[in-house]
Amino acid sequence: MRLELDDVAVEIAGARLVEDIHVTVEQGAFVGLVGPNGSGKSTLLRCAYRALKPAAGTVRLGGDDLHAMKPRSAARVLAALPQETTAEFDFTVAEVVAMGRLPHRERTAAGDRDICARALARTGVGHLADRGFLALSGGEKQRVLLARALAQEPQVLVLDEPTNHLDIAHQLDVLSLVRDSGPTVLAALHDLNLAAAHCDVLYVIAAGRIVASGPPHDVLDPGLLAEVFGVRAHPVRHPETGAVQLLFDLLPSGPGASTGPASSPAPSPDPTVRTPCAS
Ligand SMILES: Nc1ncnc2c1ncn2[C@@H]1O[C@H](COP(=O)(O)OP(=O)(O)OP(=O)(O)O)[C@@H](O)[C@H]1O
Repeated sequence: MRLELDDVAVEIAGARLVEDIHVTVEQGAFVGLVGPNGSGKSTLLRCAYRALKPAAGTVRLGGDDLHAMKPRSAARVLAALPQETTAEFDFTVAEVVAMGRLPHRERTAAGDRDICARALARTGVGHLADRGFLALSGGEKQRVLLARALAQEPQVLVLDEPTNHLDIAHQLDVLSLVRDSGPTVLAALHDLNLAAAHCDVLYVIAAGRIVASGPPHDVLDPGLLAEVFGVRAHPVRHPETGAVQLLFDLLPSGPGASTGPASSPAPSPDPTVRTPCAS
């Protein structure tokens, strides 16, 4: 199923945090969103998973206006892994994952149990099923919440920094498992090498606006990385696979000249979308 943000803007308390957002995630594609701290990634994603209503523009899920859909209809096809989840009650891990089945109540409980067990196993947290969620480590919580999202059997998955808190093996594993599980994916990622390795298309956001998009190795050029992130990037080839990896050091000008919300100036000289995304 296709996800599309068409000319979206988001305002909170009168401040415009993101604007002019055109993002298309084709059915089955894995699309990454990268940008400096405070550039608007979570705000954009929250709008894409229905936690924030756009002040302008439309989010379309398979052609329907996501924000006009009934919550349960949307939750049957779209799941999200938010950056922060507050939990007031200490549910067990098994109960948290079972919440992913709530939008599909007409299925049998036995079917639900199998789906949840598979999701727990695929994310490597089956052994934690009877533990309380609140006492888990950051990485364990992250994988349980991914299990809950997978248990929802979504056609579209929106992930806000899914590798946050994860060790390197789990970072690689989680992105591969999301990719192999087949839904359309829109994910904010901080690690540019992971983003390049796993995404079909990348969007770069700075100061609340998309400033570049396209295939990862077209988008992540040293000039743009210097402008947007304030780093010098050195491309090197993996000695075995030949894949290009980037090594970074800080430019004297320092990080992110463009970290603020949409009302701050976008990076100069020209916030050009370098390679238009397929739509
Ligand atoms: N509820 C809010 N009220 C006011 N400002 C907000 C609110 N939520 C976010 N902002 C501001 O909007 C801007 C974008 O925030 P957002 O969380 O979307 O950035 P981000 O790119 O996800 O950052 P990070 O990489 O640090 O997670 C920031 O300047 C932030 O302080």
